[in-house]
Amino acid sequence: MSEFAEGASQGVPGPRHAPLPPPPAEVTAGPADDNLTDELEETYWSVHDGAAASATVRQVLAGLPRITGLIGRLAWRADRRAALCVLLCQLASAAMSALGLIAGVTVLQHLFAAGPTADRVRAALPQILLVVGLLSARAVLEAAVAVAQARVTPKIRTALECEFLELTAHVRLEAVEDPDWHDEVHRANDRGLFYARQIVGQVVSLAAAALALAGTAGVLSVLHPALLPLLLLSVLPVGVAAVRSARDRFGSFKRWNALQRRVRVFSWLLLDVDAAAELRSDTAQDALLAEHRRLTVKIAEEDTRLGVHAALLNLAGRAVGGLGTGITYAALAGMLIAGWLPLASGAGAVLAIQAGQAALTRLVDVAHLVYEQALWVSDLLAVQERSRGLLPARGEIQAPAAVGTITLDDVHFRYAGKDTPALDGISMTLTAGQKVAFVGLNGSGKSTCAKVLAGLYEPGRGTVRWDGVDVRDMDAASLHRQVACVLQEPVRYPFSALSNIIAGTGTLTTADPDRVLAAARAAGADGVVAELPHTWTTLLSKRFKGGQQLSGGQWAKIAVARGQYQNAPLLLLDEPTASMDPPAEHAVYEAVLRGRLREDQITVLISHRLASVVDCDTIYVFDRGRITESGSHDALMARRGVYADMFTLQADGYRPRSPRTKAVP
Ligand SMILES: Nc1ncnc2c1ncn2[C@@H]1O[C@H](COP(=O)(O)OP(=O)(O)OP(=O)(O)O)[C@@H](O)[C@H]1O
Repeated sequence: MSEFAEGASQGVPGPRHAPLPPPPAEVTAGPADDNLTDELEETYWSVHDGAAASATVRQVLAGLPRITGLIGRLAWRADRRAALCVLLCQLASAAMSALGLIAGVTVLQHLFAAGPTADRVRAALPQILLVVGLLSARAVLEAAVAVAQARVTPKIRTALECEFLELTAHVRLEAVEDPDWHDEVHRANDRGLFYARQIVGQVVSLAAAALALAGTAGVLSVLHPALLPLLLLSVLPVGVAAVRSARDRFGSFKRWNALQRRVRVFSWLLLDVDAAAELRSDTAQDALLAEHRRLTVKIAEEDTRLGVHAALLNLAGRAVGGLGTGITYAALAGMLIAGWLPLASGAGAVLAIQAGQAALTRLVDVAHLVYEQALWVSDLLAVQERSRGLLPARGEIQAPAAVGTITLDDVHFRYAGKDTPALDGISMTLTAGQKVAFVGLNGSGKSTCAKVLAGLYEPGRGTVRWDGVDVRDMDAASLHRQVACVLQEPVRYPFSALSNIIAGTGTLTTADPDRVLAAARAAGADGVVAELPHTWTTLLSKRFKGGQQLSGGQWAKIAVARGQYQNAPLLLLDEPTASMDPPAEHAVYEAVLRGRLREDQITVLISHRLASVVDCDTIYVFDRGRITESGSHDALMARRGVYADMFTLQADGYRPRSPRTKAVP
C-alpha cells in the first residue's frame, strides 16, 4: 500500500498517520534527576566497562593464564631481549625478596641469641650486610624490569597499531559499510589500542605480586610447615575484602562513565564548529549550559558518594583483614609458647605474613584490572583476525597500466540487507579514449556501477573484464592503482594543496611538478591554488596554524585535479561537483573532457546536470539498476525517451521566462 494518501485539499498527497496531539508544555533536555544513567544505551565503546565488577573470582582467575600468555607472546614478538629481561629480572627480584626475608630471620636469630648485645650485633653483621645486598640487588633488578618494560611496551603498541590500521585500511569496502563493523573497528581503535599499552605494565605487576606471594609462602614453609595454613588464614579475609572493593570500584566506574558521556553530549554541541553559527543565532547556548551544569553537579555528587563509599568499604575490609591478622597472631603466639617455633622465626613469620597480605591485595586489584583490560585487547585481536578474512583478493595478475577495453557482462550487485538489487544485469563495453556518462534518477545504480568498475565492489553475478581478464583474478591493490576515482564528497585531506593533489599516487611528499600543474589546470584547480597565501604548500585545514578553509566547489576542483594527476587508464568522476554552481560544474567537466592528460584514458562522468555530459561519446541512462537507454546525446534526443525528457525539463529550467507585467502601484 502506498505510504501516502491523497490529501484532502487539491489532490496534494499527504502523509497517512493518526492525528498528532499537542506536545507537553515542559520537557527535559536530558534524563530526569533520579534516572541519569539508566536510560543510556550501551555504546559500542563501553561494552566491557565494569565487566570485572560482574565477573566471578573463578572467571577472573581462569582468565589470567590466557591473558599472561597472550601478553607474553605479544612482548616476545615485539622485542625478545626486552621480554626475556622482564621475565628473568622479575623472577630474580622475587627470589631476592624471599632470600632477603630468610636472611632477615637469621639476623633476628643472632639478635635474639644469649650473650652481650655488642657480640650479638657483631655476629649478626654479615647477615645484615647480606640483607642490604639482597635488597639493593632487588632494587637494581626492579629498575631493570622497568627499563625493559619501557622498551617493550611502546613496541607492542606500535606493532599492534600499525598492524591494526594496515589490516583495517585494506578491508573490502562492503565490509567497511557494515555498521557493526564500524562499531567493532572504532572500539578496537579507541579502547583496544589504549589498553594494549596499559596491560603490559599490569601483567608485570600481576606477576610481581604473584611471585611475592609465592615467595612468602616459600619462606614460611622453610620457617615451619605449620605456618602455611596460618598464612592462608590471614590472607583469605584480606582477599575477600580486596575482591569486594575491586568490584565496587569497577561498578562505580561504569556509572560515573555513563554520566560523563551525558556531559560530553553537551560539551560536544557547545564546542562543535559546525553547530557554532546556529547555536549563536538560536541563542541556544544558555539552555545547553544549564543542562551541562545540572549534569556536572550530579557528577560531583556521584564523586563524593563514591569517595565516601570507598572509604567505608576500605574500613570494613581492614576490619575483616584485621580480624584475620588477630587470629593469625594469636595462633603464632600459641606456637611460640608451645615451643614449636623459636622467637626469631616468629618475628620473621610476622614480617612474611604482612608482606603476603600486601601482595595478595595487590594481586586481587591488578587481576581485576587485567581481566577487564584483556577483554578490550582480545577485542582488538579479534578485529585484526576478522580483517584478515575481509581483505580483497590478491590475485596473481597485475592490472595493466593501459587498457584497450573494459567489459561489464550481466553484472548484478545487491547491498547487504537490501531486498532489491542495486545493479540488475548491467552490460557495457568501454574502449580506450572513450568519454562516457552515467545519468539517471537518484538511487538508479550509477554510483554502484562506478564502484564495481573501480573494483571497490565485487559483482554478485556477472563479470568485469579488462582486456578479457576477469578482475577477480587480478591483485585488487594493483587494480585500484589503475583507477582514479573522484567520488561524491571527496576527501579533504588536512595537508598542503600539493599533497592533496598527489595523494592518489600513494605519496604525500613526492610530486612530479609538471604533471601536478597540468592536472591542476585540467581540473580548473590552478586558480584555487594561485589564490592561496603559500600557493602549493598552503595547509588546507583550519585546524592547523596558517591553515586555509576552502569552499565546497574549490575542494571539488582539488579532488578532480587529484584524479587527473593519477594519470590512470580509467578515470571515474561521480558528481564531485555537486556542491558547485552549474557554470562551475560545467567548467570542470569541460576541462576534464577537453584537457585530458592521456588520450587513451576512459573517462566516466556521473552527473545530474545533463548539460555537462552532452559531449560524451556514450551516455548510459540508468533506471532501477538497469540500463534503459544508451547512445550519444544527439541519438538519445532523437529517440525522445527518458533522457530526452530529462534534458528538456532541465533546459526549460534555465530558459529565461517572459518578463512579468509590472504591477501598477
Ligand atoms: N552503501 C550502501 N548500502 C546499502 N544500500 C546502498 C548503498 N549505497 C547505495 N545503496 C542503494 O543502492 C541503490 C543504488 O544506489 P546508487 O548510489 O548506486 O544510486 P545513484 O544512481 O548513484 O544515486 P544518486 O544519484 O542519488 O547518487 C539505491 O537503492 C541505494 O539506496
